[in-house]
Amino acid sequence: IIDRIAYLQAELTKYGMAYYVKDQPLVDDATYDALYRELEELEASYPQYQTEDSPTARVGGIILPGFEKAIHEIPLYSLSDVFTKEELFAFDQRVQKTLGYEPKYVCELKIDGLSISLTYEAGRLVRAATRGDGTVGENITENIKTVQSVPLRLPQEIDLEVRGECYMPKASFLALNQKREEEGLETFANPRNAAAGSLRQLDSKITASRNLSTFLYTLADFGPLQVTTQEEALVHLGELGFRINPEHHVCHSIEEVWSFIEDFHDKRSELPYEIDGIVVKVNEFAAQNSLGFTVKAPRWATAYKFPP
Ligand SMILES: COc1nc2nc(N)nc(N)c2nc1C
Repeated sequence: IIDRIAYLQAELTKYGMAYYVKDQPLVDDATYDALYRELEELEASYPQYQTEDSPTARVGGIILPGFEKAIHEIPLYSLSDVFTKEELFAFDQRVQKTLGYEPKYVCELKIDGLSISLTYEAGRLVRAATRGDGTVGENITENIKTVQSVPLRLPQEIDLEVRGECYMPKASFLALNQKREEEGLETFANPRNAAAGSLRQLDSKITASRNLSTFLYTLADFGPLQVTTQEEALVHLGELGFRINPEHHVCHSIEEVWSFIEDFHDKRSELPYEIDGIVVKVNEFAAQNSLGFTVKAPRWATAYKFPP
């Protein structure tokens, strides 16, 4: 029995990863559902074999009295904003002035969701927290465990802290608001508010029903990983099983950054999620270190914001 339970837990985790993280299903829904029901029945009959990172743990069920505070050992900083091409080029001039050369930049989409920080110990998710004021957030671990694209266990037993965005896809947002209207409930103004409302639920079953997803983009504490650029960090995050937004691009000049921005200005209405800008980062971590931070934001990154 335990072999069958362990086999089902591993298989369903693999199928879940393929479906929710890589967006490439390995089996059809009927096959997945049948195996999932078998595992549910076996774990119900043999609860001693239920594990906290079993695929059946994603349904939630904890109702918290409130959220504990979560202290960020490594503070979550915010980004400076630029709104015009001129401001973007001025950002590049400041960077070049400090570095003495034109660095490579990496461009990433700025997802309109909620910042989250995920902490893993020996490869297991031990804490998920909201950004809060950057130093103190809310512990939302039980809710984040119901977000299917968040790995409960990493392929390596390492300590790691990663950061990214939790968001609600446009399609889920429209379906949720339609349902709420039918139920005479107040609708959400936009997917970002819907995601925030869904993550701040004290009943994790409600969070589990909201079809939230994630894109991770920052290795806060690298642990044993050897990475020297942001581009490598994104690739590594993907290899560790995190969902990475595919629209990241290394640019060799600020002109190339600008054409990436123009490109997405038009494309963004076709994306299945909302973005409010493009984040531009100096790619090399060594260069990031020599640029450092202002009081609250990195000097080596900026967010080009699209007009609302
Ligand atoms: C380096 O710091 C950051 N990087 C980011 N990258 C992306 N793609 N989106 C963000 N919202 C973001 N926010 C911050 C503070």
